[in-house]
Amino acid sequence: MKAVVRGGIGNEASVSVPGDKSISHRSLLLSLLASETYSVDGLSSALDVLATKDIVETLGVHISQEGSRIILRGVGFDISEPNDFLDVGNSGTLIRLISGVLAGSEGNTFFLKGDSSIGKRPMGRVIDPLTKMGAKIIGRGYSTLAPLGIVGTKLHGIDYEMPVASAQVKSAILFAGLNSSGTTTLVETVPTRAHTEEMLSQFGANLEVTRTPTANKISIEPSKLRPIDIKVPGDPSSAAFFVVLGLIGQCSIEVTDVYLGPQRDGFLKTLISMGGRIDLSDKGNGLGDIKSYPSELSGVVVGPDGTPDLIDEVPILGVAAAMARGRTEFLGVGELRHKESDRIATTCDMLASFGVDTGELDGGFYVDGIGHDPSKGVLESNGFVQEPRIVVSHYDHRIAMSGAILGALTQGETYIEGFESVETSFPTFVSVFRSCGFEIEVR
Ligand SMILES: O=C(O)C1=C[C@@H](OP(=O)(O)O)[C@@H](O)[C@H](O)C1
Ligand SMILES: C=C(OP(=O)(O)O)C(=O)O
Repeated sequence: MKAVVRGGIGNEASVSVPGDKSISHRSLLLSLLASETYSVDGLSSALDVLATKDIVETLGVHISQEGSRIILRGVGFDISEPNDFLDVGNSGTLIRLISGVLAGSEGNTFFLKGDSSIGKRPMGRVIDPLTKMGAKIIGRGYSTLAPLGIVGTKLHGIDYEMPVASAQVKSAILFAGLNSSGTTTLVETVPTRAHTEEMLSQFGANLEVTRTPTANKISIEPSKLRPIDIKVPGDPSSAAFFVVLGLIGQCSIEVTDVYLGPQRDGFLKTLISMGGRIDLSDKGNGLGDIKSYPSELSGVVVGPDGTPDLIDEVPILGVAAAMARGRTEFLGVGELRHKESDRIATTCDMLASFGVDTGELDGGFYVDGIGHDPSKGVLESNGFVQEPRIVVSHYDHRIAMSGAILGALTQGETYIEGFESVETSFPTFVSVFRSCGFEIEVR
């Protein structure tokens, strides 16, 4: 499927985005661990999250809908063995987190598969620590790649220092640790999003987090969970597209009710350091509204520290960098090579299809911005490649949406191939885009 975006002026808008994808996945997976009933309000309807919902239902969880809430009757590790492959679709978060849950399901065997992108993403990072806990997992490529086969067995706790900064790996180990004998302790020297620790604590798990300036130490023991009702806040990774549109376009944009907690706000800090005018109104509990205003941005160096806090937002930050004055360097973002596409290469390609000067660096890339002055019309001033520009998304949702945002501010038409990938994380993208006054047609 292809999207055709026509450059324009847009209008001021106040928009909302789907529920946070990371929190939505975890809200569903917790029903495999907890044995009581709880509700989840505002779950994302992204395809990745629907894959998680389908899988937990297949594994025995009963789910019903009540208005904007779903009610889950948890199975407390009493999982039904499925009679077919479990299909994770395009979701790295799902395949890695659920491996930690299923590894300890004694007597049951599971097969996990996904799409062609999942088949290329590294799975050794979860298989290795889970195997140290006693798990029996195999995969293609000497057990480094999906599809995966998991024979559920008794697990034991381990002490583990994370070799890679990954919330997905951390979460798989914590979920496994909840159902293992003894204590599981892991150390992360680079902090990553803490949704799993926070949600397990809220569910009453016996979990302790010790933070020092150099590392976070997290210990978990087998515990019975006491579910609470969950309200999913708006996804900052989806909000980022419209925050950037407000900064580089000609009209301010507000995104309401977004999760603003630590480890997810790196893109806001970066945009502010580039000179972006952004108002944050804190509504408490890590929730707030973000309003961005047309701004003259300057190039900065992003990373190498703190990159997990903005890792999913790098493609759209690349778009902001394309409009900024001077060079922006993204350093220490080598993890982007292991996402839905090699996002160092595909972000550079997406920008290059507009004529932006960009290139790869060791573990990163640079963007030479055009120095756009927002008081002048964007369309006239950006001097990008003449229409039609063709953006190849590689079926990577974040590349497709980043291309649409840059296309909105560029004279004439931009074609984005593989636009259906947007459903992976942001099924309402097209309607939100239109409500900001821009033209997009999906064929
Ligand atoms: O735990 C999560 O929900 C996620 C963690 C990140 O991946 P890594 O853990 O591989 O860095 C992020 O890129 C992904 O979109 C969601
Ligand atoms: C990397 C992402 O997700 P996942 O790892 O779950 O596929 C993403 O949403 O950008």
